[in-house]
Amino acid sequence: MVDSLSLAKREDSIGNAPTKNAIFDVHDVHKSFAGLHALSEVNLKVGERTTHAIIGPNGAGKSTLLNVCVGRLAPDSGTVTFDGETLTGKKPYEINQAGVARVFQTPEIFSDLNLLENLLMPALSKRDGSFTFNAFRALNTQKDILQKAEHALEDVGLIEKRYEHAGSLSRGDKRRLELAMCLIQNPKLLLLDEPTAGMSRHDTNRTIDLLVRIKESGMTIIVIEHDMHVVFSLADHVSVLAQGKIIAAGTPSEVKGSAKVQEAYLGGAPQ
Ligand SMILES: Nc1ncnc2c1ncn2[C@@H]1O[C@H](COP(=O)(O)OP(=O)(O)OP(=O)(O)O)[C@@H](O)[C@H]1O
Repeated sequence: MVDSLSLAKREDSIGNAPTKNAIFDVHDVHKSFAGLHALSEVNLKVGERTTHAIIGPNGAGKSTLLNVCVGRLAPDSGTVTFDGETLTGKKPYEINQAGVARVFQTPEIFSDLNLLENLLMPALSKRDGSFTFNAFRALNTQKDILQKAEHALEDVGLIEKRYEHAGSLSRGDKRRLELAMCLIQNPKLLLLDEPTAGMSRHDTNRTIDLLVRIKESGMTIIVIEHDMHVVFSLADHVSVLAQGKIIAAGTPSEVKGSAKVQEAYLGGAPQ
């Protein structure tokens, strides 16, 4: 795992203390489904090179918020900006090209391909969202791309399995593979939807270790998570959603001690 490409310290961060400027800004976002207010007046600022957790009880609006952030859902009103660029109204692949990568709860991998081949898909992806299948160009860049793919697999601890079919991996390994598919794109912002859901404690701890290394590389991370052990291990800042509203925000300890948050988890309505 020496000097691997994807988890190498970001060049612009070497020698500098991490900055806390907001790089991701959700401003006054509303989203309804047939009269149900899934998101109301949601405001969120995420500091550059920080890890921001979004927690909340079932049905709070967490997935809706993530889908709005990655362009899968259009908000009824409000804006999402990243690194000075308005993401609202852009297609998911355009948001991806802006430097935002996401890992959803159900891994989106190519089950019939081996792990290296899975990594080649995002690596060969062109800037217009299509794929490079030009054989001559692929030959020229093949060595470099293969090296990057191997580094990304090394980063997530899957290098030994590089020739195995992705479909045969355990659930935890499939999610690590999807993470590698994100890392090979060298994103500036990583969005994770319950990265440890359904994992054993052992796999959860391995994933936490990996995410801590990704965080230390200087990447900005937004993570939706139910497991407070994961939140406490990773997050610098936590926002709590309940019934579509942010009801509390602060450090993990501040949020854990909030009476409002405890009430929301026990079924009380937000104020
Ligand atoms: N496509 C949709 N059509 C209608 N209602 C929806 C749709 N998507 C979400 N909802 C509703 O919006 C609310 C918020 O749902 P959402 O999935 O965002 O919550 P969540 O916090 O991610 O929940 P969970 O933790 O259970 O995944 C819920 O009441 C849900 O039923």
